Amino acid sequence: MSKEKRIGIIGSGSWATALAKILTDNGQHIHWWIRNEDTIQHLQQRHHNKHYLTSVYFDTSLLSPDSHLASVVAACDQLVLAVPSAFLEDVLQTLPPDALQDKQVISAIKGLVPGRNILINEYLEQQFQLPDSQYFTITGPCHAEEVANEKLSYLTFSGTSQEATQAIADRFTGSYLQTIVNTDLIGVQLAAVLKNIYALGAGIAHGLEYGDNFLSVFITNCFREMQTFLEKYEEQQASVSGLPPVAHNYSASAYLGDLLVTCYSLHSRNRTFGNMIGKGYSVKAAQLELNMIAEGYYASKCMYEMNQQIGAYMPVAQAVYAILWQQVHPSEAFMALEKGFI
Ligand SMILES: NC(=O)C1=CN([C@@H]2O[C@H](COP(=O)(O)OP(=O)(O)OC[C@H]3O[C@@H](n4cnc5c(N)ncnc54)[C@H](O)[C@@H]3O)[C@@H](O)[C@H]2O)C=CC1
Ligand SMILES: O=C(CO)COP(=O)(O)O
Repeated sequence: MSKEKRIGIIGSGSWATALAKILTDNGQHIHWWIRNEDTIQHLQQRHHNKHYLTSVYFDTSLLSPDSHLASVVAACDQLVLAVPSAFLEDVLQTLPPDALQDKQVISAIKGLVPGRNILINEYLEQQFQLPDSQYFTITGPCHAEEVANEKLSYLTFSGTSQEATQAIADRFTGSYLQTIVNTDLIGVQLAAVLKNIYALGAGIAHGLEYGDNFLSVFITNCFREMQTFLEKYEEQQASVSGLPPVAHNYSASAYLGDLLVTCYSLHSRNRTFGNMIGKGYSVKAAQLELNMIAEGYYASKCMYEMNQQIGAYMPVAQAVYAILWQQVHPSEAFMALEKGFI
């Protein structure tokens, strides 16, 4: 029998903590990169993360927490990336270019790399020569808070090989956690980036006091916009590779399901952030109040810039970008949107 791969989690926010719970509930030992020594000390003494998902208690005999990233990376065969996209470069920059050689990297990040406007696998390939065959993703629909409460949830695992991806998913499958496996590595990542922008928009709509009737039309149009972008994106990729465009299963949970849960759930950071913007908070004030990361804020800028090359018609993403980054008033931007919905 082959030896079980040693797994590590990089990050200690809500999602990293939820993933650590899932793995340790399955009896798996994890190496865990946690930025702050005092968070580690608290975890060891009091058995929980003092900042995020504080109700989750760990069997600390299953944890090797460490604030030295290089030691965690060296100790593991599989690494789960669970830091917000905005901090990824900062966090990984201390590692030498060959640090990920022979590792499987599993990204739980729902974002593009800000400034570079590229997917996480593209960044890892550029910086660490990580081939896509060693890259996997975890997408939703799933909120950390419901994992903390052991509410039945589904995670989608994607990778270039169904078999290797299934082996990773199996580590996470448990009594309250079902897993779905596919080979749609690129589509699920882009869908996750877009749904954060749309959930932020749904929050803005709520803050502006639009009702449920509007919201359902808003989400329907976001779903269509997501497909428009992905189709254009695939056409462009196909024109470069000479291969036929990849088709995506938009009704899969990682697409429609994650869009729905993030737009509707009160757990959503993006929806909460947008709600504050709709109510008139400045971006700075909303960030301070949220005290967590709303990826849609960064994604709206990345996607706006990325779409300069793709050229997809994206009125909703464009409106969210204009509100957050160009100081367009939310009610003005939404009034313009109202007219174009089908
Ligand atoms: N929370 C959730 O339910 C889910 C989150 N995700 C994704 O997981 C990723 C991580 O998000 P969350 O855990 O929700 O974030 P969070 O807002 O809960 O945690 C933020 C994390 O960033 C760290 N941080 C803050 N400033 C930093 C800095 N300057 N450098 C490095 N780290 C810094 C904090 O210590 C903390 O660990 C995101 O891409 C998110 O989209 C995906 C699925 C579900
Ligand atoms: O990705 C998520 C749910 O699947 C989390 O969304 P938020 O970051 O908006 O909380």
